[in-house]
Amino acid sequence: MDEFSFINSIKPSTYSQSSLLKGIGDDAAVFRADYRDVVTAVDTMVEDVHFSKATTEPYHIGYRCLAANISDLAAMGATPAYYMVSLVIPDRWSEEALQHIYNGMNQLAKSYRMDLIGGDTVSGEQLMLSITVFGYVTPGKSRMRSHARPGDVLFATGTLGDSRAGLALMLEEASISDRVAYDFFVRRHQLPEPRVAFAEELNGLDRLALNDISDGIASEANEIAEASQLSLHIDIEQLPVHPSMKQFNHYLDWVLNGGEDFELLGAVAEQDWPSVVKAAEITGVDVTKVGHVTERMKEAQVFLYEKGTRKRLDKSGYTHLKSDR
Ligand SMILES: Nc1ncnc2c1ncn2[C@@H]1O[C@H](COP(=O)(O)OP(=O)(O)O)[C@@H](O)[C@H]1O
Ligand SMILES: Cc1ncc(C[n+]2csc(CCOP(=O)(O)OP(=O)(O)O)c2C)c(N)n1
Ligand SMILES: [Mg+2]
Ligand SMILES: [Mg+2]
Ligand SMILES: [Mg+2]
Repeated sequence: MDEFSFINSIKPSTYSQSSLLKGIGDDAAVFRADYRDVVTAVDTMVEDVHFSKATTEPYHIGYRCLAANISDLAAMGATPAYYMVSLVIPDRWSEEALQHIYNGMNQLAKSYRMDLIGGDTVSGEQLMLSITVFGYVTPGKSRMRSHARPGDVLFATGTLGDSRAGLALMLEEASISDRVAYDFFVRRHQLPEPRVAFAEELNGLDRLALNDISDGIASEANEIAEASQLSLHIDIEQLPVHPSMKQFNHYLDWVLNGGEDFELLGAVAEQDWPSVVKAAEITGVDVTKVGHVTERMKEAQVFLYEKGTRKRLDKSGYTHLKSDR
């Protein structure tokens, strides 16, 4: 199958979004924004960095890459609408495996009524999948990292470190005898659920800072602290963890720095905390208070509290370009 028949094979036969003017089949796609703010993000996944044969079926590669992108839309409070896919395909990848990548994306796209409106296909050495997403948000309601204020409650959705645990189990770096727990952690790695409905449910709030947890809460907390020029205080005992998590050695490192949980870390006014709890109930998501926000203490930084002691929590999550290059 050549490039053009491949594109034909993945081209959607119908579209869901009414704002679409031109999808696949011209030099570029066109959609109308009306009176909404357009939110856009791109995330890329590369073989042996974000996935490997041992951990991820082609279906999961497609699913996870789109999920990671949708998670960035959720972290801005946006409603997903469109996506574009850029693929670098090595010769050894079969046509069937490529279709499975698209099946994984389609599955998730269908549940958010997202349309595939374009992309690019080239041959290369290693599989690379890059997705650009577009969503809409009510004007002025983007949930920026700079929106935290002193006195805010700091919260996290779901449980943390699960994706890292799933990865370790599949790579046989760790083991667990409980089959149900094994399946839970692996599923959290392979099929993450972006918190779109929860973030949308908070649309009524005037102000809210959100960041999605892709590198690890230690990283994302520092990003909120820097962007808001404030200090964040996290209580280690309050961090939400799955009951089986504590069986693993070093589980705390996974909870703080594991990444790829695609949960949300947020800062909200104390008076709005009950609305956050309600939004979580309505959308079937767990939400936990993990700390609070204060004025900047010397530098904008994050502090971790454990049994009355305090230490700095640095950005030690996943980093692609190490500084010693
Ligand atoms: N190569 C690049 N060129 C331009 N902007 C980039 C590049 N890489 C990252 N960014 C931008 O830097 C910011 C942080 O990126 P990143 O840490 O990947 O965010 P996230 O973890 O939410 O995906 C984003 O605004 C992103 O668009
Ligand atoms: C085979 C394999 N090894 C390691 C990991 C762990 N891992 C790879 S990238 C990453 C961080 C998130 O990816 P990034 O490209 O930084 O996403 P972004 O922060 O831009 O959303 C993690 C935890 C993995 N998923 N698969
Ligand atoms: Mg990114
Ligand atoms: Mg993000
Ligand atoms: Mg990252």
